[in-house]
Amino acid sequence: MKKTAFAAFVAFWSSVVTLLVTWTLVPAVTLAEEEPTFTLEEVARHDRLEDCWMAIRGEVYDLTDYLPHHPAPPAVILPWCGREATEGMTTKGYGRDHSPAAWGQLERYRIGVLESAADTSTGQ
Ligand code: HEM
Repeated sequence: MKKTAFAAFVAFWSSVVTLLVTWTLVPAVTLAEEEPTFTLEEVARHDRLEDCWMAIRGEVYDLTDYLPHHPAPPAVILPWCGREATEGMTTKGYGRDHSPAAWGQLERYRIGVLESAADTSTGQ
């Protein structure tokens, strides 16, 4: 009787652990597979202050909500909306990189990856 109870106990908790692991891992894998990918042509459609996307180091960002909070005037940013803007981010337009804090803020606005990022990683 004790043996049966112990086997039932082990079986029950094994099922619980299996279910928890499945619920935790499956959505993570699914999300990773479904990461949105954008082409530069798609990014280029968002080239206004009211709708501003940028591609920076192979990632795509929707910075529309951030721009009103940016310390420099909109005229500085606008030319980079809808474009590959790594140079803008690393030079601020006058040769000085943004602070690590500024780079950190970017993450909040990330919406996906640039389709051509896969090509650049192969060095082609
Ligand atoms: C890509 C085009 C961009 C250009 C040309 C640009 C340019 C500038 C300029 C001229 C300044 C003020 C002068 C200075 O602090 O040296 C500045 C400051 C700043 N920018 Fe930008 N910016 C751009 C994008 C961004 C983005 C996407 C973010 C964050 C999401 C950002 C965050 C900041 C912050 C936090 C500062 C204060 C100084 C610092 O932390 O480096 N900027 N930027």
